[in-house]
Amino acid sequence: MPGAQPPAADLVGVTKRFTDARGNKFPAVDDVSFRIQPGEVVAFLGPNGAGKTTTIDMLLGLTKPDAGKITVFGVEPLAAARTGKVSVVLQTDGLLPELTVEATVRMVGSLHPNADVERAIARAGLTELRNRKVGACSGGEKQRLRFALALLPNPDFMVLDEPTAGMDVTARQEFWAAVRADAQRGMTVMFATHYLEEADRFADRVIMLDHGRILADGSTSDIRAAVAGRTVSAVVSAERAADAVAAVPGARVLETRGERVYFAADDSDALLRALLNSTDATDVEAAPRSLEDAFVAITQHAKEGIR
Ligand SMILES: Nc1ncnc2c1ncn2[C@@H]1O[C@H](COP(=O)(O)OP(=O)(O)OP(=O)(O)O)[C@@H](O)[C@H]1O
Repeated sequence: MPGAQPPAADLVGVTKRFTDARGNKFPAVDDVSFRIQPGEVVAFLGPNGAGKTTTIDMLLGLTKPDAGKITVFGVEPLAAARTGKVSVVLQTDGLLPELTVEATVRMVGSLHPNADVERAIARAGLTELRNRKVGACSGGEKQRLRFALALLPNPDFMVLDEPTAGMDVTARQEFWAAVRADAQRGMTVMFATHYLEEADRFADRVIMLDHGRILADGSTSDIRAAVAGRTVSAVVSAERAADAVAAVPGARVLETRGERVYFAADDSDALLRALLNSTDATDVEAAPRSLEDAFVAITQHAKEGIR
């Protein structure tokens, strides 16, 4: 469409390889493609080592992919970062403890030609804290300060790498309230997180990553629906569990914790019937799947696919 706005981020077949401790090359990011439209709030969800930070680094132009192509608002990532169209909140420190919150924002603001210091302070919810020394700020408050600094170039796209790691629930909620308010004004947001609950509450869309590959990409409700149903578990011997699984198409054992065996099944009712009628299983339970279960189920499927 002529005149249509380019995507905030467009990744096509992006691969980045590193060398591990044994000297073998491995793909930290493996043929990843996705597109983020302006105004979307996207959670990038995955366990340690999934490839989230590596992808973000490439999106910001800090490293280059070995294969594939990335554009940010239709231009090279580095060009987008240089013009302040994309901005980032990282976890790492680098704040000066002796400066006040306001002085910090003013100092960094002086580096950006069109920075609006007052607006960044207000947008990050720091008005009440402006005279506090950085050294006296809590982890959550410091992170809001980093958010204010990232707002100074007035970006259209904000990337946050595990911005709430180590924060308590209240700090996390305050942080997200500030980000959310900005997203509602049309800013595109992508954040990496380990927390499913955070992805569920604050994102419109979740991209699940593991071992450098995308496992799922959709709205949080889509992802739940993709693994809809219930998790079935029972106290049962491994042998009888195998019998029940063999009798129900699409059923399998997920894991065993102590005496309890956890099952996945396309038809959980059929599995419950098989367990109750044909085995000596006790304490049979069927619980609705949480997003956490969805993640476990999706990563499990992926592992089986690889094997
Ligand atoms: N510079 C590097 N050299 C070698 N290996 C690297 C390098 N950077 C990252 N890796 C490896 O690449 C993989 C992906 O790492 P990455 O930091 O992108 O994961 P992540 O999803 O951000 O994890 P976390 O949640 O722990 O931050 C990991 O196995 C990591 O050890």
